[in-house]
Amino acid sequence: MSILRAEGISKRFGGLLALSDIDIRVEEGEFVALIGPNGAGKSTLLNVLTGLTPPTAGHIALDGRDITHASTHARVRAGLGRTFQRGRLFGRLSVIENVMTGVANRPGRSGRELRELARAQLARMGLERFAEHAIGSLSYGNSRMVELTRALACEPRVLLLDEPAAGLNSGEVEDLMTRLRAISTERRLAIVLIEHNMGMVMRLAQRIVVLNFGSRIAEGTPAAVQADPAVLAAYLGEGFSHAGL
Ligand SMILES: Nc1ncnc2c1ncn2[C@@H]1O[C@H](COP(=O)(O)OP(=O)(O)OP(=O)(O)O)[C@@H](O)[C@H]1O
Repeated sequence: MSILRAEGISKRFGGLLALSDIDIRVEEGEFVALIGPNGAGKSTLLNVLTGLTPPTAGHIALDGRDITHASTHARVRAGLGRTFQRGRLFGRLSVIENVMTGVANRPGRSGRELRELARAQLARMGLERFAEHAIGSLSYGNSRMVELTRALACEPRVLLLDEPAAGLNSGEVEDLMTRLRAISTERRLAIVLIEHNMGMVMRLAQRIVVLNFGSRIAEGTPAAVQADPAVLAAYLGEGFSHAGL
């Protein structure tokens, strides 16, 4: 049984069909990338999966349980974590306090326990030295890593990442890739990655799902997707060299 399964997902914004009858499934511990040209519907699909945007049609199941109408908080508690395209850390809180807001999704813990758990999460990501720092004092790359740490602090079973490499330098991208690989293996965590950095996608993903104008136009291994004429045509439409496929 797939850990995450969405079937027949459609989303209409007024006259625009942003998603059209999308099926997607993710297995436990699997690394799936969701790619497609700008405006293809990737973020909308993530928003539907996490409950930020209600679908016009379709069903979503997490570990066999229907979550189509569950609140975003209920989905987080059920094991669905995410990061956002533009980071959403609490600017007035310290690094550790931000991570504590993730740990706090686990009920029945004292403030002290939450702090210890958050510190352990930061240590796991090599960020412990920043624990008491203000969010605003971090480099952009480190603040994105804190956002990832906070998402992991919820102990998700499926992690949805919206362009985690955007704005990172090449060293930071390498570091992020190493960590994501380790996290997915160690925790048997399923990851769905939206990313425009095709080098990263091709190196990390076991399976790639390609959207274009709200429809799924291809799905398969990185090698199969790279050679798929429909994928090449979709990217050629917006500039082949930009896509980097
Ligand atoms: N809240 C909204 N209201 C109206 N239209 C929207 C809304 N959110 C997204 N759209 C439209 O839906 C389509 C899909 O957008 P979406 O952001 O999901 O694409 P994307 O594949 O994530 O693009 P990008 O790679 O540029 O982030 C676009 O045409 C977009 O303008």
